[in-house]
Amino acid sequence: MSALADQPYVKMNGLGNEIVVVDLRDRPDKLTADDARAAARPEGAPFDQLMVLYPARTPGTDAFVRIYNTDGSEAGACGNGMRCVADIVFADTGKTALTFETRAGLINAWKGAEPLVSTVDMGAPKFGWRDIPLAEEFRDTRAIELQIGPIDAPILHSPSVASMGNPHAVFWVDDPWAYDLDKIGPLLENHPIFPDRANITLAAVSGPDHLTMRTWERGAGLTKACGSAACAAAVSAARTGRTGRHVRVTLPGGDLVIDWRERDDHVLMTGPVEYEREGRFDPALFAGAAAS
Ligand SMILES: N[C@H](CCC[C@H](N)C(=O)O)C(=O)O
Repeated sequence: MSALADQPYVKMNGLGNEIVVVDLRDRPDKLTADDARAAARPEGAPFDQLMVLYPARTPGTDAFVRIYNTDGSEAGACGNGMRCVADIVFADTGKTALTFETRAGLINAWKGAEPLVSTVDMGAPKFGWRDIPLAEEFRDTRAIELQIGPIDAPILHSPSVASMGNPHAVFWVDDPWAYDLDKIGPLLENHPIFPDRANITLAAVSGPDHLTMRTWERGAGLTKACGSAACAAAVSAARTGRTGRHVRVTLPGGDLVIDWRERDDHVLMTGPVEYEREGRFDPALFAGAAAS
């Protein structure tokens, strides 16, 4: 029987990034990739990311969190989803600061000054080619040799690449809306230079401390917002001299504020969350999943 059968869930969003949260903190069950794919079906609870809360594994942490994309793959990081999960745990513990454990490490979150706003510490970015990872050595990941389109007139080229716990490529453009990201995105996501695939962002510098961007997410496709991509774009903008270390990032779903802290290199992301509805997964959804 699937861990999700008849399991309650909360449907939320972070800037329109569709997040479903399932709380298994007091259950022994474990979710499979098949469960996640079944849950993403239209008759389930469609999401961009499914966030699953498990009991804490490490002393001093509040929960262990696993993050699934719609194709059942797991993401090391999801900034918008972490704010949603944090808001739920703020409400049930009364705490204003939390530490979560994810596959990419520990993530701290703080309640913001306004209701339904919070800050997540996404940790330090990684820029080494092995960390991202890339399939071959690049000494300078501020702009790597990668292009699509005709050799002498590429449509997109020379992205900055970074890991925020998940792999990101950021292409600098004048207008992120001027491209068919739904067509280009899958090609770049699966490009052989990215052995673990990658989240693909088109970003424009809109002001000295302002970026505008759109993202094709690995394993999930076009989304209204991708928090970790906003962090990747912000650190890439700062390290290429395009902006300072504190920026506002406008995504299709709204704005995030990103701070790349000098003191410890950590990236802090501040933004809103919204509750949409509560529901319960229909056991019939998982009949096929359990059999496969
Ligand atoms: N929506 C997310 C990230 C999803 C990550 C994902 N698509 C992957 O790396 O596999 C965010 O707010 O950070």
